[in-house]
Amino acid sequence: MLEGKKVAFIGAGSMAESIFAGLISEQLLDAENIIVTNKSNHEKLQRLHSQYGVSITTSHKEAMEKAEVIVLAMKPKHIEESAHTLKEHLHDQHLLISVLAGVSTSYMEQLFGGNPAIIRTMPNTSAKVGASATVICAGQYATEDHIQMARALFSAVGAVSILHESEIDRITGISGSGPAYMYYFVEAMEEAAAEAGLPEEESKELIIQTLAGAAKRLRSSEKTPKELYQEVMSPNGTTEAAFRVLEENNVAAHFKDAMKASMKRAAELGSSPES
Ligand SMILES: NC(=O)C1=CN([C@@H]2O[C@H](COP(=O)(O)OP(=O)(O)OC[C@H]3O[C@@H](n4cnc5c(N)ncnc54)[C@H](OP(=O)(O)O)[C@@H]3O)[C@@H](O)[C@H]2O)C=CC1
Ligand SMILES: O=C(O)[C@@H]1CCC=N1
Repeated sequence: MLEGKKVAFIGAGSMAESIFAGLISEQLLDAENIIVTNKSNHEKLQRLHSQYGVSITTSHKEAMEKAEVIVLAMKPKHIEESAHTLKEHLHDQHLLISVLAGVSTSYMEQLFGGNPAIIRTMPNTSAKVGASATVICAGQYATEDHIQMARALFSAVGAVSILHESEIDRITGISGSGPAYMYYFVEAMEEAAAEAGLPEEESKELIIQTLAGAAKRLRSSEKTPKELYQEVMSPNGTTEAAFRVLEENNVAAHFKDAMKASMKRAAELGSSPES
C-alpha cells in the first residue's frame, strides 16, 4: 500500500527515529523515500542522514510537498505551532498520522481545518527492532484505505491493534510507556547482580534471556501470569523469599499506581496539550 509513496516525519526525536529505523530495516520503505524534519536541531538531522540515509530538510513546506504520508512526531505541546505552519501546505491527498500522546483527532482536525484525514496511533520504541505494540484509530475524515495504509506502515514495525479512540489514553499507560517499565526492572536486576559481585556482561546477557524467555512463555502458554510465577516458586524456596519482599512492599499496587499516573497524564496532555 505504501509502494512508491514518500513518508515525512515532522519531528525527529526518539519515537520518529524508532519508527523510520524499523521501516528501513524491515524494508517497507527505502531510506530515500523517508523525509525527516524537526524544529531547529540541524546536527540531529545530519546524524540521522548519515546513519540511515534518510532525506532531511529544514523546510516543513518541502516535507509536505514531497510526501503523501505525514507522520506528526513532535511533543504534544508543539502540535499547535506545528499545525499552524503545516496546514497551509496540506492537500486532499495527504494522510496525517499522529503518534502524539493524548491529543485527540477532533482537536487536530480543528487545528488543521478543512476535512483532514487523520489516523491517531500509539506505538512504542520497540518499533526500532520491528517489535512495537501499536494501537491505531481513525479520525472522522479518514477512510478505510487510510486505516489500511497506517496499518501497513505499523505492521512493518510490529503488531497493530485497532481500538476505539476513547481507549487510547488508557493504553498509552500500558503499551506506549510500557518498554520503559521493562527497562526499569532490568536496570534493578542489573544493579542487584552487580551489588552481589556478579560479572557484568554475563549477568546482562542472562537477564535479557530471562526476559525474552518469560515473554515467549507468556505468548505460548495457556497459563495465567500467576500460574506461571507459581510454577517458578518451589515451596519455601528462593522465589518465595523474593515474593515475600515484593508483597511486604506492595510492589504490584505501586506499579499499578504508576500506570494509572501515565494514563492520567495522557488525558491531561489531551485536554491541555501545551502543558
Ligand atoms: N518516546 C516514546 O516512547 C513515545 C513517544 N510518543 C509520542 O511521540 C512524540 C515525540 O516523542 P519523542 O520522540 O519522545 O520526543 P523528542 O523530544 O525526542 O522529539 C521531539 C521532536 O519534535 C521536534 N519538534 C519540536 N517542535 C517542533 C515543531 N514545531 N515542528 C516540527 N518538529 C518539532 C523536535 O525538534 P528539535 O529537536 O529541533 O526541537 C524533536 O525532533 C510525542 O508526541 C510523544 O507523545 C508516542 C509513543 C511512544
Ligand atoms: O512519555 C511520553 O509522554 C511518551 C508517550 C508514551 C511513551 N512516551
